[in-house]
Amino acid sequence: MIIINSLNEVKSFDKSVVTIGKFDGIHKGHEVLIEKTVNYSKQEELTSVVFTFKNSPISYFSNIITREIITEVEKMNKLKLLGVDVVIDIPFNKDMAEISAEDFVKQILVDKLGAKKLIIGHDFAFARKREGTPPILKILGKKYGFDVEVIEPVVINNIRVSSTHVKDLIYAGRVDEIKNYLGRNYAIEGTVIHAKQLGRTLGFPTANIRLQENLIIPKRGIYATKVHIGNEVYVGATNIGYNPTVNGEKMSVETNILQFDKDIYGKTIKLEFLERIRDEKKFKDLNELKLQLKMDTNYIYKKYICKSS
Ligand SMILES: Cc1cc2nc3c(=O)[nH]c(=O)nc-3n(C[C@H](O)[C@H](O)[C@H](O)COP(=O)(O)O)c2cc1C
Ligand SMILES: Nc1ncnc2c1ncn2[C@@H]1O[C@H](COP(=O)(O)OP(=O)(O)O)[C@@H](O)[C@H]1O
Repeated sequence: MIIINSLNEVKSFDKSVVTIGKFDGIHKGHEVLIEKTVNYSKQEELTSVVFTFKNSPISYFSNIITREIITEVEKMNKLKLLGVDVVIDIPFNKDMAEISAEDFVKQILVDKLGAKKLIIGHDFAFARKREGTPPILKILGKKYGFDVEVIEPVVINNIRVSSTHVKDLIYAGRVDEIKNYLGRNYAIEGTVIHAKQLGRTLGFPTANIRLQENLIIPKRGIYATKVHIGNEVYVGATNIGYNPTVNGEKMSVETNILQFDKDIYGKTIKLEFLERIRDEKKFKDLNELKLQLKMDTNYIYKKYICKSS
C-alpha cells in the first residue's frame, strides 16, 4: 500500500476507483465502503484509492483539537489489511475547505487520480460549504466521465453505524457495546510512567500510562481490560480517574494487571476496554480501597480468566 501525504506528491494515476472520507475508527460502515472499493478495483483492474484526512474537518473549522477513535498508525494498518492500493492522507486545510466541488472533481479526482468510479456513503458531503453531496457528484460524474455509487448506511441494532455513535459510547463508558459497531473493542495505548508508587504497598501495583493527546479517553470509572504488552496479552483492572481516596489531583489511567509481576516502566501497553464495572469512589481509608480492589479484581478474574480458560 502506498501512502501519500501531500497532493503535490500525487503522480497521475491511470485509472482508479476512489472513496473519500475521514474514516475515523474504520468502523463497520467504513469497512463496507472500503471493501466495495477494493473489490471493484480488482474486478475492473483499477487502482483502489482511499482519500482521507489527517485531522477532522470539525477541528479545522472550530480550531480545537478533536479526539479520535483510532490513531494514524492503526488506521493505515487497517486500510492495508483491507487491501487498499493507495491512501492519500492529507491535512484538512484551507485549500480543502475552500475548493468547489467541481474543482475538486476536475483537478483532483479526474486529472490527478484518473477516477473511473467514486464510491461514497449516503451522507457524504465535501468541498466548499459541503456542496459536494451525492446528487451533485452524480451530475459531475456524468460531466467528467466517472460513475458514482452511493452506499446505504449499515444499520446494526436499529442504529446507523457512525463514528459519532462510537464516540458517544466511549464518552458514556458503554464500552461493551462498541464491538458491535466498530468491529473490535475500543483501545488506547501509552507508555508506562512512574506515579506515586503507592499501588505496590496496597498489594495492587498499577501501571500508569502517559496519555496520547488525540484519542478519546473513556468516561471515568473502573473497567475490565485486555492488556497488550508486546505480543503478550493479559487481563487487567483499569481505573480512569483522579484517585479521590488519596486526594489525587491529576487524571490518570492505571491498570493492575492480573497474574503479572514485571517491571514495565517505559514500555508501551495497549488497553482494550471490555466492560465498565463501576464509578470511582472516595473511600474512608486505604483499607476500604484495598477491599474494593480485591472485589474488582476477583470479579474480573472470574469473568475474564476463569471462564475463558
Ligand atoms: C481497579 C482499580 C480501581 C480503583 N478504584 C479506585 C476508587 O474507587 N477510588 C480511588 O480513590 N482510587 C481508586 N483506584 C486508584 C488507587 O487509588 C491507586 O491505584 C492508588 O492510589 C495507587 O496509585 P499509584 O499507581 O500512583 O501508586 C483504583 C485503582 C484500580 C487499579
Ligand atoms: N501486576 C502488575 N500490574 C501493574 N504493574 C505491575 C504489576 N506488577 C509489577 N508492576 C510494575 O509496577 C509498577 C506499578 O507499581 P506502583 O507501586 O503502582 O507504582 P507507580 O505509582 O509508579 O505506578 C508498574 O508500572 C510495573 O512496572
